[in-house]
Amino acid sequence: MSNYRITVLGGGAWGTALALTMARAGNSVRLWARDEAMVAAIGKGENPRYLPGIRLDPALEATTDLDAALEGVDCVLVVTPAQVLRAVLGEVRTKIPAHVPLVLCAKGIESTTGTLLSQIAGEILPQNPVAALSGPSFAADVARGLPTAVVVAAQDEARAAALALRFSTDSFRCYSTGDLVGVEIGGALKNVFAIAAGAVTGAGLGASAQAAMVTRGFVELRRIGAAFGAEPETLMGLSGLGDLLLSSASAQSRNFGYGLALGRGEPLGGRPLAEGVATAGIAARIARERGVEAPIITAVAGILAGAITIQEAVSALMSRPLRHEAE
Ligand SMILES: NC(=O)C1=CN([C@@H]2O[C@H](COP(=O)(O)OP(=O)(O)OC[C@H]3O[C@@H](n4cnc5c(N)ncnc54)[C@H](OP(=O)(O)O)[C@@H]3O)[C@@H](O)[C@H]2O)C=CC1
Ligand SMILES: O=C(CO)COP(=O)(O)O
Repeated sequence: MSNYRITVLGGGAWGTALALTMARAGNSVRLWARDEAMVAAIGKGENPRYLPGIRLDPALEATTDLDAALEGVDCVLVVTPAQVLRAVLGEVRTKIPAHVPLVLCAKGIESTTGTLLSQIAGEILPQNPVAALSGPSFAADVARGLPTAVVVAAQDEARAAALALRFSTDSFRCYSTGDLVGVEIGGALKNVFAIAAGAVTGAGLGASAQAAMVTRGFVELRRIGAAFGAEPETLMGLSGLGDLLLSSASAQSRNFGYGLALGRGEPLGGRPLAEGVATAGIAARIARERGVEAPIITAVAGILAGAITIQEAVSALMSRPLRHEAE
């Protein structure tokens, strides 16, 4: 084990899987979660609420004590939901030294302001370097040690590459990029398209409609990404197309599952976290304000707001003016 000390904030599915992975990569890891019972359970080798049935390394150190978790830390992974990032960073603001990089692992956009997660981090901890980790990676797969590839992004590309090296294992391959905004936009918007794909499937519209929806969703992702200055290669990469493909085609995805339930007319209460629900409305507003055409995102936002039905949304999408595919 190296003495590079990583603290993971958040004991949900992804925080637990990443803490395990960081330890497998040879780092010295502490996991902070707010719930005593959860921390005790992790100490006994399982996270029964979020990763039931998956055996965790009992050596994984978990605590509810934030000061103890952050003492002497070299790098912090923030793995709580996007909509609580501001609150969580507010709690840790005075506890993390200025040189310590923050690696943002949530996928979303602040729903009340449209602020990207890296911008929130820049507002609250302006001295700390910010990175993001994203890509196709179901927590349960990663916790089991199944192989995948993700990307670590930071404006300072050398920093992204150094972090990627520290995070990689034989089964968790971390690429790196300097296109932080591109990685963030892909991770946030793929959740909205996954809801759309799930809704189409749940409504029984067929595999062809699902593929068409995902492909046209990708066109919207490229348009919005361009408006933010994202590099096209990033959107074509693991955090964009890669994660869109994963999340739009698997019932393992919470966002796809949410859309599936919507399409089937099933109750939506009590479902696990689906970040796309909070992101759809603000993404539609951002697209409108920036003059970007985003009919699928707008349709998902309208369905979630109860303003239109899935059938009405599909009819509206199918009757839009015909045009060249690349437009
Ligand atoms: N699950 C996955 O496969 C993947 C998830 N992600 C992303 O990671 C992020 C987290 O997802 P995931 O781990 O799955 O979510 P979960 O719902 O599994 O866990 C969320 C965790 O955040 C904690 N939490 C919520 N609010 C607060 C708060 N205000 N302060 C402190 N802790 C809080 C919860 O604590 P408590 O239990 O006490 O409520 C819980 O431990 C999301 O943005 C998701 O998109 C990315 C890749 C894969
Ligand atoms: O981001 C993920 C996989 O890369 C997890 O997707 P869901 O949040 O839709 O489950």
